[in-house]
Formats: sequence, structure tokens, C-alpha cells
Amino acid sequence: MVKIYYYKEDDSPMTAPHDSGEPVAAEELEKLGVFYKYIDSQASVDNLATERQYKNRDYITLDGATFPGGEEALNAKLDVFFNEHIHEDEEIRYIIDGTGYFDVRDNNDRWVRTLVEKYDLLILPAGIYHRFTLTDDKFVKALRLFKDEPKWVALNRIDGNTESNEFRKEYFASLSS
Ligand SMILES: CSCCC(=O)/C(O)=C/O
Ligand SMILES: [Fe+2]
Repeated sequence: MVKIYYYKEDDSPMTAPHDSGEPVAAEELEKLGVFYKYIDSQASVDNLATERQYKNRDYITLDGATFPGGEEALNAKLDVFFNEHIHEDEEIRYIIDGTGYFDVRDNNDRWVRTLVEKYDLLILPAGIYHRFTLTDDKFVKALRLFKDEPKWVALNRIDGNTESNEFRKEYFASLSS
């Protein structure tokens, strides 16, 4: 069962739960434009991808035990994923095995954390600020689906990064229209 809740800021590592004890309903996540589905068949994932006109995909494994370059390289990769960012297109993440946390910003800039595990699928809309990390188990295998030609470059949120801030304003405006 997926677990969604407000993130608690504290000194524990990013891979700790940071559970504020304040749950968030999947419907609230949907209001932010993020869709959660539990899908236990690859064929259904493929159908969804076709319906939504996804053209590209890759598989990613983040595993403390096997990551090329070892744990240091994995931690560097996790730092990239945990740096708040947006994608220019809608993207899907489907968990094949393991666990992880996706954090998305709500309209008040509070982090909403979703604990994802095997067969959980998230549709992240274009322009939502988010980040990802592993849980303390330090293992996930996921399918990443991209609408278009692979755009691996994510726009990071940096003060003064007007390009991404403009993108974000447009995104929230589009939710209310
Ligand atoms: C488990 S998917 C790897 C992380 C990723 O692709 C992403 O976009 C994080 O924000
Ligand atoms: Fe991302």
C-alpha cells in the first residue's frame, strides 16, 4: 500500500522516512497533477504508455551493493536526484523492485513524500518541482518512461533561475485553469 505524507524537516539522512505523521490522500496528490497507480502487469504499463503517447524508456537500478563505481558513486547519483528539479515533459516512473521516495512540492511549497515500492507507478506532470531518493534499504529498480526523445537534462531550481521559476508559475496556473 502506497504511503503519502507531508515531509518532516529534520537532521536524519534523506533516505530516512521524514514522516511528519500528517498523511496526504492520493486525491490531494492528484490535485497537484501527480497520478499514482498500482499496476502489477507490465502489459498494463505498456498500454498506459501507448495511450499517453510515450515514445521512450529506460531502466535504472540504484543498488548500494552493485552500483558501478561503488557506494560513493551511488551517493553522488542520489545527490543529483535529490536536488530539487523539474522535467520539461510529463514523465512516468514505475517501480519494478525495491523502494524509494518521491517528494513533490505542493502549492504552498511543502514537500509531499510518496513511499513507492514494487508495482507503484507515478505520473509526474511537466513542471512540477520534485526530487527522489532511496529508502534506507538502498535498492530500487525502476522503469522510466519519457514522452519524447530522451531529455535527460532536468531544470534545477536555483534562486534566480528565472527559466525554471517561469515554468513553475505556468504550471500552477495551468492547474487552476
Ligand atoms: C527511480 S527513478 C530515478 C530518479 C529519476 O529518474 C528522477 O527523475 C528523479 O527525480
Ligand atoms: Fe526527476
